[in-house]
Amino acid sequence: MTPAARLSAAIALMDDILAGAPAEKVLVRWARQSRFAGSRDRAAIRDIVFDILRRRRSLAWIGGAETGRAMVIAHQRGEGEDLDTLFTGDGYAPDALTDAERAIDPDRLAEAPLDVRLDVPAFLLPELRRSLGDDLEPVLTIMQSRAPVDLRVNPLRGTVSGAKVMLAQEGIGAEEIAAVPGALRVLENPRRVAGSRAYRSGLVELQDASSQQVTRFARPEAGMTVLDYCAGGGGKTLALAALMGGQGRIIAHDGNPRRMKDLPERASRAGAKVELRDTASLEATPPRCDLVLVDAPCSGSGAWRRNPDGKWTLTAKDMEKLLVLQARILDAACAYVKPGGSLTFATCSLMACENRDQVDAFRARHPDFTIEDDLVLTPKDGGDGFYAARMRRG
Ligand SMILES: C[S@@+](CC[C@H](N)C(=O)[O-])C[C@H]1O[C@@H](n2cnc3c(N)ncnc32)[C@H](O)[C@@H]1O
Repeated sequence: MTPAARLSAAIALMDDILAGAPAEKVLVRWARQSRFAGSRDRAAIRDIVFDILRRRRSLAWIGGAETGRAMVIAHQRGEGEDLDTLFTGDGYAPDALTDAERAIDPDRLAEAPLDVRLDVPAFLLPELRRSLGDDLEPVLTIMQSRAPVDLRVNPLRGTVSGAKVMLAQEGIGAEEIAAVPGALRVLENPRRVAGSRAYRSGLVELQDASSQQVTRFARPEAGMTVLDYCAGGGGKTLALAALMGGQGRIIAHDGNPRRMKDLPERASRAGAKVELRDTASLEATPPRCDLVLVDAPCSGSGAWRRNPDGKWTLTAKDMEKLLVLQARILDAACAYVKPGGSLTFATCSLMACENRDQVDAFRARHPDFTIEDDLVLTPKDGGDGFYAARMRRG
């Protein structure tokens, strides 16, 4: 595909997404229907669509309309492209620019309100301001760009230096992240990771550096009985297993057990032993755990760079429901912490209402838990935004 034909595709895809279709579904369907598109075309179009979604409000403001065409023009203008050579109307290229479109100027954004300039839903701005304080603008500005691709080296399968060598043999350049032992940031060819030998053999997992920090923060140790209460796909379950050196008992649970369907295969690739339990089985024979991790469902605001669609689909009603659900999950999960054991509550949220406020309210309901430490990570630290609080049961 020519660069201009890619823009035509991005315009059509953005129109579908703006009409309410989930971005991931729209992209997958388009790839299936567009046999003429090679993997580079698909990747380039995906990048344009996701770049635009991260900046949906500011690009609509610059472009003067919330349409695929206006937003693609605004995006390409910001990239410094010569638009008249791309918008020609020839072949598969988008129609030629009108005079008004030619006059689109990224400097228009200076007149926009703060929530538009920072690309956040207006209803969340007060809570984000309360939570981030002076970091509001720097953090949300970082959120307008792509996230890095990070890996976790699995010590059950090899070493960091061995992983770097194996990745480099397939042209994947990666460097260690100083603040997070065992974490690598991919600097070259991130799209090759999923098909690489290092990944397929379980030596590396795709996992954001902040997620890795949260798992370490929970302080798992060899020989412990550990419950990952909201295990989902098991990213943190496997990280816990690795930090325990494969020694101890790891139980993975999720309110929606289907979320864990790939976990047995992932665990066997990683050389980890994980016991899967649904809620009924957990309640019937409750484990007494040294450590319970609650990686709670949340707004996902700390991971908006990876999932920009989530930023625009979240509603005030969703937020209310999430706060109730997080409290309910904490109340249920804490029953499995044995006296002297620890409970780590984590979210990939930037908002205090889902984080410290949630923990304070939990402690008011459960005075036998005390806060040992908490951790606040924002994209200024390099990875996703995350919060974690480690509590001890008296
Ligand atoms: C943030 S995700 C977990 C991500 C996962 N820990 C990882 O590292 O890949 C939150 C998970 O909580 C689960 N969940 C939702 N309601 C729940 C409940 N009442 N009890 C336990 N898990 C629940 C969701 O199905 C989802 O998989």
